[in-house]
Amino acid sequence: MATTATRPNPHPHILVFPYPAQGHMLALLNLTHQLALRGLTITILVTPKNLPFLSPLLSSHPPITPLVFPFPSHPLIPPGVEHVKDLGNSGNLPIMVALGKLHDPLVEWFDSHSEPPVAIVSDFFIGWTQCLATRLQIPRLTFYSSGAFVALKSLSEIEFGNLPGSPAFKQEHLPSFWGCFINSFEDLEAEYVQWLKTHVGHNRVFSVGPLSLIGPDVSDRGNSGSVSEMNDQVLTWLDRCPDGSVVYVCFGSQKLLRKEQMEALANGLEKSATRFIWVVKSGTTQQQVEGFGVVPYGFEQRTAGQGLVLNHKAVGGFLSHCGWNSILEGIVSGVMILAGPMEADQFLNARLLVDNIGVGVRECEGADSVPDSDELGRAIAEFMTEGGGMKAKAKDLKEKALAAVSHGESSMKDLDRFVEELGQLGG
Ligand SMILES: O=c1ccn([C@@H]2O[C@H](COP(=O)(O)OP(=O)(O)O[C@H]3O[C@H](CO)[C@@H](O)[C@H](O)[C@H]3O)[C@@H](O)[C@H]2O)c(=O)[nH]1
Repeated sequence: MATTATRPNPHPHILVFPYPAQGHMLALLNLTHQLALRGLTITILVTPKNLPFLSPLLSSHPPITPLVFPFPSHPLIPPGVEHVKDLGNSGNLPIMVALGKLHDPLVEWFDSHSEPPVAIVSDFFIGWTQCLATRLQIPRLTFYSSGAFVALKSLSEIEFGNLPGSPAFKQEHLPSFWGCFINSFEDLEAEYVQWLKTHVGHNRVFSVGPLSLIGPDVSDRGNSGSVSEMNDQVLTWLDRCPDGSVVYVCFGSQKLLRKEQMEALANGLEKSATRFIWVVKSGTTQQQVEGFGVVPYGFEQRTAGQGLVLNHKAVGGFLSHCGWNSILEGIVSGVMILAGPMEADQFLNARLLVDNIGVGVRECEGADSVPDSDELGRAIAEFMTEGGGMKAKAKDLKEKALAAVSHGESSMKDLDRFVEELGQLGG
């Protein structure tokens, strides 16, 4: 009897849909680069203001097709704003809702395409693409710009905020949950990844990080033609500092610290008598204190290597809000982390680093907490002079992170495994 087996397709077409926030988008673009290297045909959906973020990817892979839809209007989003960085984290909900209006234009686009995508890879903040994929009868892969912990939580219940009545479902009650990517690596979260696979009932959980190491644009100081004057100044200053003597301070791309928090932090840094680099989001009070002082948020962005400063041998510690990208960048630089989680997944991330792995200490926590500057000063000074155990663990974890993305190792294997599974879909 003749069988009609689907022939594996070596270049399956996928639609990638990133969420427009710093901590989400860059990681998914790095993943897209890896998928393009493995021969997938890729369409990537953005709105006009976010198109420039694709430049490094598109110049590395001219066959990738950008699909540009106008940003749908929303009463809480000023015209011309299409990215969370321009609104702060209160902008997340309106942006998610606005993007939901792309559902119908996307269905039309799929219907009119001669060879439409056979799968959608979309950020976990764009939950409605699960419904879209179900309607189109293709799989959707969720991209978690965070670790397995967060994926576990969000898979336990999935909300569709922009559908009438904002329904929430248990993952196992949803059709066509096919798989997910997490920006993590085996040695960091092996047990949680295993748990996740057991929870979803299959192996299509792909740990493909740290994605900051495997993007299209890994420039270093050797090709720093476009490095801004600010970067040059910072790096020149770092070159003059003793090894491991500088603490790098950054609270991510979304959170604006309040005036009292800024003051407590500035005083604490001053009292610690430790050299520091403090990245602040513009719009906040900038205080120049001892050390190199403050630099505007985004000063690193013009250099593709996001860990440029963290990787400098003068930097020994990282005072961080524990956003997932920040801690991964800290890990791959082998620095110890002084944890100040404020919101979202940051408490879980801090627990992983401090309690499970032992590469950090907890300093303060909570979105509104104002640290005591004397205590903070003492904590920073002690943390930076910490020798032995924690430092060695941080170096060890760095080696494991670098190994995960080496040829044939765990994250690379998971990328290959995904492409193989996708090829089986045909189309
Ligand atoms: O001057 C700077 C300073 C930092 N960065 C980069 O900005 C990113 C910040 O990302 P992250 O550390 O994840 O923080 P948030 O921007 O706050 O990220 C949001 O998204 C993350 C991923 O889902 C969550 O883990 C966080 O809790 C959430 O706040 C990192 O890649 C930094 O290298 C720059 O590009 N320029």
